[in-house]
Amino acid sequence: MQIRFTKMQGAGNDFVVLDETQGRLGLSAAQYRYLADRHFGVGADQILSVRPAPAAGVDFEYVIHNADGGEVEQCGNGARCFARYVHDKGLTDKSVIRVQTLSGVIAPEIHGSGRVTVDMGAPQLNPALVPFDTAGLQPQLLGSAQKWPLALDGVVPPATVWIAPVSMGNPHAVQLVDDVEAAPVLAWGPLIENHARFPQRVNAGFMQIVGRGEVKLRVYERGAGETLACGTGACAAVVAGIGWGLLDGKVDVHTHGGLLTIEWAGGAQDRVRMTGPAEFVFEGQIEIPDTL
Ligand SMILES: N[C@@H](CCC[C@H](N)C(=O)O)C(=O)O
Repeated sequence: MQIRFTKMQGAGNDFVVLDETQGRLGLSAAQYRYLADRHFGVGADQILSVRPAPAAGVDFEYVIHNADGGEVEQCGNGARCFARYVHDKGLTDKSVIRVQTLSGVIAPEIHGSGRVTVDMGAPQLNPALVPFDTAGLQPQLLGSAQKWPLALDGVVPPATVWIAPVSMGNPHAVQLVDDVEAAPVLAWGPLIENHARFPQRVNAGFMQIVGRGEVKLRVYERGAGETLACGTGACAAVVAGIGWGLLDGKVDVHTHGGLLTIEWAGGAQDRVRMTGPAEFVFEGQIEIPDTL
């Protein structure tokens, strides 16, 4: 099957964007994996499919597949690229776009500068709803929020990390580190991602506090490995840091791929706002094996 695609990136988190507004392509998990493959396909952390509004009150549906082919609930950097895509391709003339995702409605707003702010909704801090299994665990209190011990099997010497489980529609485990560049992201990331206490797997965030309005962050993403930036990971990290009393309500998050700014007023119902770049890279056409 021949398909046309657009390659985009937001703070270096890269995407293949597919226009399904005129009909579904009907790709299999293996075909999504093929597109994401950096050697045989186009190469991407996630595949974003743009679909027509499924109901009144929203403008589009936005479907996300990780590089491993699995469909997931949310993608923050992708949401900004999605918004630029539908705007710049003339699929809408709105600058605030309401988008249905698997985890609810989000609302990206495109600025004249090309940067995009996304209302990402309220975070979910109830561990059971992240979901994170706390059975038999004793949390510690830091500021007004808990942190939970997570024993990492197979690490020598044995390691326990202290995490905040946070859902931004998708699950995150945020931990504090002294030096993000020295943090064992590639060694511990897969162990946290696949930990038995996270039944839906998890995105593993490693956050270094620089000041009350500035952090450095690396994220080992579920289904994609370490990426240059993770938008929902940045939201989750700032929510955790504010809960722990370490951060103020507006925080610059430095990632390997660029800067994201996250705002949260700190209440359970308060919505998280994320601002960052969204860029076109190239357009193309690819033959995907039908047999996959
Ligand atoms: N890169 C994303 C997150 C994509 C989904 C994530 N890997 C998951 O499995 O939940 C972002 O910018 O938020």
